[in-house]
Amino acid sequence: MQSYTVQPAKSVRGEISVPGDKSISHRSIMFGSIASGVTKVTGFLRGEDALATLEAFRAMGVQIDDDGETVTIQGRGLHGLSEPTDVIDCGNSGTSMRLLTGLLAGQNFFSVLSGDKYLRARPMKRVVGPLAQMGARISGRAGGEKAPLAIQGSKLKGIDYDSPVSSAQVKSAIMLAGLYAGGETVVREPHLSRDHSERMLRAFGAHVETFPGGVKVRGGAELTGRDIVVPGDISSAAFFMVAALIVPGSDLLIRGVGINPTRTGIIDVLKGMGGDLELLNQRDESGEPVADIRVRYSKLIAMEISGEVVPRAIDEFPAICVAASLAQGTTVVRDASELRVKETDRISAMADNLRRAGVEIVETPDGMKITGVAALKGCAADSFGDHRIAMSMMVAGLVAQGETSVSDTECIATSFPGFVSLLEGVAQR
Ligand SMILES: O=C(O)C1=C[C@@H](OP(=O)(O)O)[C@@H](O)[C@H](O)C1
Ligand SMILES: C=C(OP(=O)(O)O)C(=O)O
Repeated sequence: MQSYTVQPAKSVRGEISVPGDKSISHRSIMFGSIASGVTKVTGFLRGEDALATLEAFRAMGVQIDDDGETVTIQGRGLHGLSEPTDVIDCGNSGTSMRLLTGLLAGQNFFSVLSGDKYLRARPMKRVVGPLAQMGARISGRAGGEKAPLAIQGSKLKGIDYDSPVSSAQVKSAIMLAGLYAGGETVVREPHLSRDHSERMLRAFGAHVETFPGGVKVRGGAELTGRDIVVPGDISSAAFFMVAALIVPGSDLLIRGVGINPTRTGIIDVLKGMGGDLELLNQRDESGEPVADIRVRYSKLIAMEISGEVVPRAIDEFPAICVAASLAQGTTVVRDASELRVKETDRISAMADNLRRAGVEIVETPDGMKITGVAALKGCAADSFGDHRIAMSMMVAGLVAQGETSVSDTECIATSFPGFVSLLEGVAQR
């Protein structure tokens, strides 16, 4: 297993861009594959998760070519996928597995989805349950709660589903099944989760209508292939935002980051903590807002993080925990029990690691209380096989006294290939 040792930095400076958005990359392959005509994607994230989705559609007969610049998908139309002859391996990717479950439920063939040990431990009933209400025939371990999932495609009918969780994966899985279902499919959620499926499906010509509290999809509409420019992933940029905020003397420009309002919880939180973040050169690319983000070192103060901002910052909590560890006062996180069912339990993983770095942390069922310290201690941190934990602890290492080793860092490649060299490139020593 690969580990990495981070040395403290004097400052974080320079101009960078981060790889393409993971959520948008997954969706570009899925929607391009079931559209008619060609879809060309630039800025595609060549991380393991999005590549698992790409390979899944190749296994269902879709021609997808990547010349290193552009990914070109020869769409096969709504009913043009063919039965995969082997188990589809979703690797570590919850997005691949949950969205594919929805999409495959309405096909006229059989398929099986599996993944690595982390993904096979994650909850799947949240999609299997509502899909069964639509008439889907899906079985899995623990009564359909755990992968592998076996999906016998069948005729679906629209439902009106009130989701107990604010989850874009649940919402998107039901919307994708809704494309194949008779009538209308409605999904409601407590707070708005990322809306990339809504935006992109509409751009492909699907009948998608959003309303306060939910989204409605009409089945049967043919999608049409189109060109997609994937913006930089704000979830990847988050590690650099936090790095620049906590290392004294830092000034960093991150170019071309997606700032869809359903994803900018991290900016709201860091600004709420007193962070100096500026959005420059705001523009629109393929129906998604984009900006350059300038971040300068700031003295941070604790805050309470709860409610509607939580789903808008869900993947950024490990990085937020690092910022909170250096903020003055006690940061309280609530309404974030979803963190316990990610690649690992991110509440306990960050509490464990930051305690090793000398921070006082109290875990609660749906969050944590983090009391900031003047300086972190270098320590032996554990990624627990989770990319976001690994990257967060490497960022923490930039301000620790002494060196910080992070175990099992291969997992970073799931979402952010090139992270280590990008971080080392801006860390001044
Ligand atoms: O739809 C998506 O692309 C994603 C949704 C989120 O998961 P949940 O829907 O489980 O919150 C997020 O954590 C994941 O990284 C990507
Ligand atoms: C939770 C994540 O992804 P997924 O659910 O797709 O595995 C993530 O990238 O932080």
